[in-house]
Amino acid sequence: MSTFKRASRALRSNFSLFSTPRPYLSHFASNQNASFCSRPRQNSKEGSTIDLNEYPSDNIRNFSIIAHVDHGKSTLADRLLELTGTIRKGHGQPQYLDKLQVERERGITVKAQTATMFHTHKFLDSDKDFLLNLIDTPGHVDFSYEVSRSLAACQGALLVVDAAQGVQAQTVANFYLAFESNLAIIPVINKIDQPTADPDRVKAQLKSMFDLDPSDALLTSAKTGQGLEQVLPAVIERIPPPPGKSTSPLRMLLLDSYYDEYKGVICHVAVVDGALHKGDKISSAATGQSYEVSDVGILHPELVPTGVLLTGQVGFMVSGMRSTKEARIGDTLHHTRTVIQPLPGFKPAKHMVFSGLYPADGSDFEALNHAIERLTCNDASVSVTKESSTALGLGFRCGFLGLLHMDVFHQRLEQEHGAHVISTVPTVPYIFEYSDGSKVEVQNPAALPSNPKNRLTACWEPTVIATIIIPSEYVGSVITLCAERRGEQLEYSFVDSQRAFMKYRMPLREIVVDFYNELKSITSGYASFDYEDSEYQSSDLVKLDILLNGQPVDAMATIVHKSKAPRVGRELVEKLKKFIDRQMFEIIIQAAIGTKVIARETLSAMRKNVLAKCYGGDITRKKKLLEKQKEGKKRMKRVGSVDIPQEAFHELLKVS
Ligand SMILES: Nc1nc2c(ncn2[C@@H]2O[C@H](COP(=O)(O)OP(=O)(O)OP(=O)(O)O)[C@@H](O)[C@H]2O)c(=O)[nH]1
Repeated sequence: MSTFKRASRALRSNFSLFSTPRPYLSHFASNQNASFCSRPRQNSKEGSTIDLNEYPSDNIRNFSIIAHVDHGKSTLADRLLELTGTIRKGHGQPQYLDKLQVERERGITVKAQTATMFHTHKFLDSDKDFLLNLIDTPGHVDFSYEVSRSLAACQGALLVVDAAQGVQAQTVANFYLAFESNLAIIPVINKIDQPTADPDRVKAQLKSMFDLDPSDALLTSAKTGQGLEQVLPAVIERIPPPPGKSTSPLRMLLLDSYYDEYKGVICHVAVVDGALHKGDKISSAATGQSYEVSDVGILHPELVPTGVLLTGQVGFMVSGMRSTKEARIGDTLHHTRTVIQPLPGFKPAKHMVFSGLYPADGSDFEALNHAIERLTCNDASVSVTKESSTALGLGFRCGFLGLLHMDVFHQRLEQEHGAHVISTVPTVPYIFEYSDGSKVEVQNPAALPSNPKNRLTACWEPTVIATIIIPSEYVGSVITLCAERRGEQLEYSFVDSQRAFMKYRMPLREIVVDFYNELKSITSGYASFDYEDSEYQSSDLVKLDILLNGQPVDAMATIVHKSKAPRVGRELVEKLKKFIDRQMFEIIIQAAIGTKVIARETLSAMRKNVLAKCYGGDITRKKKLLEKQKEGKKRMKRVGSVDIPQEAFHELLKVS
């Protein structure tokens, strides 16, 4: 039996996902002839007319939408917002909740977004008004931290699965996140309008992999609107209301925070017990700091002040916090002078990849510092420490949740703050032990101390448990790829007759550099992949230096497995040869382990003469070309006497 089936069965023996009758449905279930009917309220509620006292906990449902990348979460969220009149139909902005420019350009969700909706659900002849909090979550593995945070504020989840692609790796990961959080799970088979949709096959997968009852699955098309009318009734009927006590002292969970130019720090909170009013004095359980609440309200989906948030409600709060550093994600906030038991909170975000960020132009260090400070106000999952490099000058070492997260952070620095940065080869946190018994965690290969008297005696590298789902015909090539990447197979089973499921333990370093792209390319894009972090394993690691005319370039140093060093060294010097322009003198590019050179290339001398093709005497054209060359030079980094263009640093990121 596969691990996920075993885990599923074990967990199910403790509690049931869909055991009926569900207690919160007792008032519906008591009448077998009850007819259910849901309809949107005529209009979205305006701030002035919202009275949250109309929504006791029984009339609140908090749910997330979770799925594999691109299975249609954000599109489904759009349709639900339209259906409830929260946003106008045909608002002309698809994936409404994906607000960041980078989310829109890449078509991915990076930040979980909450939206409060109002919906009337008809039972027999009486209408009941419900307040529904929907949290749209990211699908990509790097942002699964956002998913687990969102689930903490929910009692249920819509597990969206593409009707053609079926269950994929992040479907499995997200299912377990929701299942282990004891949430009611509603399977939604989406994209049934596609010609290749096969909902029956997906139902069978949901049954065999997660033991979900096929008759519980909703069939929808978020594109055409087919089947969407069943979604909100299912949310109301199958997801329990929040369990908190309105009579208990206030306890609220801090879910997220960001900085707004005009309002200051805005916190997203879930009120677990009690109520929060504007003007209340609150304290943080983590820091003991006290604040006065100056504004409170719901996300509808814009900020709508309501003056109060009651038990079970999710919304925002402004309280005079000066920086987002004061707003600790997962903290419990309570009324000052009440004694409470803090909520469990979340595990802190784990940084999987580290990279150096340097200003493209050394004189822009302060500007980059400012840009990073501003951006980390809205993305607290990045760690930042100052560092300096002989090659690149002053810069920062940043920790990210993964490579996509790192890429998104760069893009946001450029787009939102106009910063031009050079990033160094991403590395993972290794542990080294020295002959004197001391152990150090190394996040920057250049910082690996090399004291001949104090030899390295042991090294460890972080590993992950990778889940891969692929069509069966690609099994052979995927096994070869995982073996090349030093993977150890832990499980091999089948999702159904056409698709295989594999679990591998792999060194984190092997997957952060281009693994997913390669996996996609050898499986014609059909592979899906997810990972969770695992323990450290002992490993044979070496530091690989890059030398230009005999001088080591600290920003290009990397740590690799000994068996891979010759190939990686060769690839690095070949790449550099391609990307460094010829200069007035010969440049020798070398890769070395300690004093032993393992790869070498020579770039012969020649100055790039930008005026070479500029015959005749047009001085303005000549000036223009020289100006352009000067601009280009600004984006170069000088190491000793060698100019290295930014692209050379970028290209090195791709060598595995
Ligand atoms: N044919 C069809 N396409 C759909 C449907 N729902 C979503 N799509 C398309 O699928 C693509 C991905 O949709 P999104 O809503 O961005 O998916 P997502 O799961 O939110 O993606 P991430 O946030 O990146 O994880 C978009 O091009 C949508 O237009 C559907 O029901 N039918």
